[in-house]
Amino acid sequence: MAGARRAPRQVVFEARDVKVSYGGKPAIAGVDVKIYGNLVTAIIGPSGCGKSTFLRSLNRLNDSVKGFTLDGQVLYRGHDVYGGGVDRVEVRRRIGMVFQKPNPFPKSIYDNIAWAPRNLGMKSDLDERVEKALRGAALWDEVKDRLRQSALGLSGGQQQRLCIARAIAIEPDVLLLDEPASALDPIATAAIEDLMHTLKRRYTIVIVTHNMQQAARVADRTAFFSLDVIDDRRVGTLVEYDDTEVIFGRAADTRTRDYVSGRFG
Ligand SMILES: Nc1ncnc2c1ncn2[C@@H]1O[C@H](COP(=O)(O)OP(=O)(O)OP(=O)(O)O)[C@@H](O)[C@H]1O
Repeated sequence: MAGARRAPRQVVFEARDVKVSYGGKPAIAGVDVKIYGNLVTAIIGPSGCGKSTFLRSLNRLNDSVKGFTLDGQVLYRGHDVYGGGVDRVEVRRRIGMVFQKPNPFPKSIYDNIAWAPRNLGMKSDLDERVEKALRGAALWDEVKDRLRQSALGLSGGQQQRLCIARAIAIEPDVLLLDEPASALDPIATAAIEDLMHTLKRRYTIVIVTHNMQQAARVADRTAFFSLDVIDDRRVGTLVEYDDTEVIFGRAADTRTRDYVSGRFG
């Protein structure tokens, strides 16, 4: 089981009675959760229970979705992420995101990593910044001799580590990972999982995964979401949230036990 407990834990995110709807239809409701610093927190649950919806609400990535509304509060280090006057660019700078499908820009490896720092005016020592990010994503040794070649020539696993390097190049505080290894083969998946163990020393990581073994391998804390029927609608709710070893070994809720043992979902 991953990682030892650290005390005292820093609360990085606090969701308070969060409800997210699309076009007036609730996708998740009543979500109360605290996410702690320098841990890996996994979000698991059956398809459609709102894992990605919740993840994307942490850095306002749903804002551009037509009909999206959020009730309740999402606090990031005590600040209301949806409060008036919040700079969305700053939110995204501090809270980076990596998606399921590797999505490098059609540019060189170097320019992929340098893109966000350049845009944010972090132009000094760019070569060092690029190298540091690639080292941080355990990719440097594989690409150091071809930095000027297209990132599209990398393997899928390398592309995903490039996307992680791109995210950490601007030194965020948090990394949100939405099924980061589901499109990768087992070896590339293992590389990403190893990387998470290293990255959590520096970053707070929240990962959505369908793969329960993966959650058990990488996460310190695990949140299990499921679908509840509320007012005749199926809505995602947080069933149980605890240390990963509790969720997978001695969960309190029958629904959690059934899901992690493969009897449901
Ligand atoms: N952009 C959107 N517009 C409208 N409805 C959406 C949108 N995104 C998600 N939903 C709805 O919200 C609910 C939760 O979806 P979400 O993708 O968050 O679940 P998930 O648990 O991540 O699913 P999966 O495991 O299949 O990826 C679903 O009913 C989905 O149809």
